[in-house]
Amino acid sequence: MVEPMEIYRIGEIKNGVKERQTNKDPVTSTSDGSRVSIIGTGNFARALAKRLARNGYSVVCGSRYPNRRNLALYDDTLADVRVTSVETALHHADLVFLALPAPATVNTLTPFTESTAEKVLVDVSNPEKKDLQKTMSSNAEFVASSFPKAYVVKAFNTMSAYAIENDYGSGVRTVYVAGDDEAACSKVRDLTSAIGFIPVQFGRLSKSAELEAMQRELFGSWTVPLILSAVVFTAWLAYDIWRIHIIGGGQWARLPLSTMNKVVGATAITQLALCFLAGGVAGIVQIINGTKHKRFPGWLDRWMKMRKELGVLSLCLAAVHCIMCLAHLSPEYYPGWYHVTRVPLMGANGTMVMVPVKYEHKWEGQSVIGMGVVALCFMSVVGLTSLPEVGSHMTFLQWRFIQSYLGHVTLVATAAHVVLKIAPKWANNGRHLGHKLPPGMVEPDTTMTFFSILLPLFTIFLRLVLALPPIGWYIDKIRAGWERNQSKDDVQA
Ligand SMILES: NC(=O)C1=CN([C@@H]2O[C@H](COP(=O)(O)OP(=O)(O)OC[C@H]3O[C@@H](n4cnc5c(N)ncnc54)[C@H](OP(=O)(O)O)[C@@H]3O)[C@@H](O)[C@H]2O)C=CC1
Ligand SMILES: [Fe+3]
Repeated sequence: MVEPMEIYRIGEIKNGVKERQTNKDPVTSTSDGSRVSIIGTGNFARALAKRLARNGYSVVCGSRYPNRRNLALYDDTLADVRVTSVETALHHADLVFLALPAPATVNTLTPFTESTAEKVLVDVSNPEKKDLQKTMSSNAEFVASSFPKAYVVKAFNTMSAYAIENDYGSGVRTVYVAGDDEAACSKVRDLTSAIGFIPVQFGRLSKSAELEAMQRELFGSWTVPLILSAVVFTAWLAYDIWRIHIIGGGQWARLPLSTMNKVVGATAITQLALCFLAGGVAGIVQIINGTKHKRFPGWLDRWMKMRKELGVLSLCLAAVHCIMCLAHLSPEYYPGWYHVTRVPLMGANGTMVMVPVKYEHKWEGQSVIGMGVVALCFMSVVGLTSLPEVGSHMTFLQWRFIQSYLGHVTLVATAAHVVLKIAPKWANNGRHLGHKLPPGMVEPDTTMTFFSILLPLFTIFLRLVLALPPIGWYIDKIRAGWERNQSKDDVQA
């Protein structure tokens, strides 16, 4: 943390008192690390200026129209921040943030190219693709090529102005830094830590393209899992509408809750199975390769990397399924789950009649609901620990135990919840349709619920095969570093 220092003011009236004006020359260049300049006076510039000022930095904002900008109007903290011309701001500090729209960055600085020499220019921009120069993959590289005497660093672009202004110890605190000059990057990293964020060196300036691209994708790593969810959901919905409402003549009034609830549940379990199937497929690939030191094919690599998103989406869908179930849990919708109890009621002619009512759950209902609750609890623990904010507080052993072992238990519990739901129907074998099939004949189960359980059951089977000896021993050996095609020379070496 930088020591609080004497603050320069420009003589605004604050709390009715004219502030002291500095007699120091504001245009004198300095290597003082507590001076920072920001070019721009917009949302980002104001948020960063506020944070820097709160931490005792002497901040100057460079504007095209310094006389028309009064930052104190936005926030009292900004009363300590002077607005000057761009050139004056460039002279104020060695560390200069470029909080300008990407297309305006180079044009704004070009008239003052000489003043950028030896300065650390921090590009925070998030350009649209159309704003990028044809020959450049990032705005930061364009700035670096335009001002070769400056040290250009890419940083802070993955943080919102809101987070910079309002973060008091929670939320996204990581600031990625990319640049070619280590001393310049180190300066930016030091300042980042001093104002309460966690700097992470992302690589050289060429990695700016990745940092900028991150901000162009609305959902980032969630895009493919979200599309997959939508596709799976649509497929199950189309199948159930066709089977229940179009072919089966089911009531359309039951579509929004009853049918939709089953579809949401089926999508949740499919996503969960896809999440754990990736590890099983990776195991098979490692057995085929005979080593763990070979890169997975691209599709499997991407699949493995989206497991967290698949799991969290599955958890969200499972929670929705649970709420929908509770919303219409009644003998009308789940007749097979309730005992028939006869209760006496006074008839119209004054005589008592025994009326059959259903209000107590049979074991079928109890076990399906109970197992569903267990599965949802486990899934919540696995889903929550997959979030970096939670997982980073755990040891690797704890994290692996929950993600891998408890994760698989969750899949088994979820599958058991579904099997318990459909098993009584199999046991009845046709009786639910009002007829008994001849011995040996099995009523084919064509429900979506039945089809949705096949992938989870296959995933569990695959994981069991890969875990049990001798295949389990073989995989453990590979994962411990053993290689099938290791030559004797390699071993000796
Ligand atoms: N807002 C955010 O949450 C984040 C923004 N960023 C990046 O920070 C940069 C600034 O964003 P933000 O502060 O939101 O933008 P604003 O539009 O709010 O502010 C941009 C500032 O740049 C100055 N400027 C100089 N030349 C021009 C020009 N030709 N057109 C418009 N403005 C110009 C203006 O100051 P003046 O008029 O005083 O000269 C203006 O206030 C952008 O590159 C953005 O991608 C990055 C992460 C988060
Ligand atoms: Fe269910």
